[in-house]
Amino acid sequence: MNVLLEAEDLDVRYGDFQALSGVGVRVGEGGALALVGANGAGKTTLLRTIAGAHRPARGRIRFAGADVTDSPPHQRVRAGIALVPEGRRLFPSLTAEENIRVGAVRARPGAWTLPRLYEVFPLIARCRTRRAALLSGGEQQAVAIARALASGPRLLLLDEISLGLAPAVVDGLYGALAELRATGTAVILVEQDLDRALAACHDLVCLLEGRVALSGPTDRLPRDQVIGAYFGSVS
Ligand SMILES: Nc1ncnc2c1ncn2[C@@H]1O[C@H](COP(=O)(O)OP(=O)(O)OP(=O)(O)O)[C@@H](O)[C@H]1O
Repeated sequence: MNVLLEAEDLDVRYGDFQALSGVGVRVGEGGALALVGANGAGKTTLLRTIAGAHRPARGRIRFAGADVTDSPPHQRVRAGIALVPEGRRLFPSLTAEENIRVGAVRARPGAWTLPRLYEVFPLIARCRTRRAALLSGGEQQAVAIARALASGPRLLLLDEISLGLAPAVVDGLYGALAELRATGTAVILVEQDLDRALAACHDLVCLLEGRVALSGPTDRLPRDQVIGAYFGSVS
């Protein structure tokens, strides 16, 4: 499998505080990487660094064969990296459809069209003319994912999409993700539910206090070992 994203040896700081130390991740074209770890481990920081919102103090990020370490976020969207941020961050006064159109502003050729998005997310089709502020949590999350897809990403970064949603709604979102994966889009998924993360992804990286505590293919990592790395206990 061709390497799509390779982040090497990343250090990221917030002032004097070092949130990531020597972190590396790799995702192949069409691959799926679960990024897990306790609260504050650095998962969101890593996703935001890949998306270009934070500049690493050290390390390199290569995407689709190019060094994007110094590229601003909008250029990374153009290159095919899209972030679905924690908390969704929709424009509350815009409709569902208008929010999705915002994501299409820097669309790459072959980006997902509205009809295709409505086919994969029928729940958005039903609420597309409603303002985002009036949507349920599950509808808002689907709109946030659809907005990212409207840019035509080759790599989708998903930050805790299950947070605060009913299990049945989360099942629906994961079903849509499986369809997305079938189209060849790679994903990095931050997910608190370890079993969901392991089931949805081939590879896993576990962060502990800003460092990679464990990484490898999900089918070769015993669950106990992942839990040990998650909590920093020796397994
Ligand atoms: N803007 C910021 N300024 C200072 N410190 C920050 C900032 N954002 C995050 N941090 C710190 O960096 C560390 C990593 O935070 P991050 O949000 O990346 O972790 P996380 O693994 O995504 O956690 P969670 O699961 O709670 O979202 C934490 O100690 C956090 O307090």
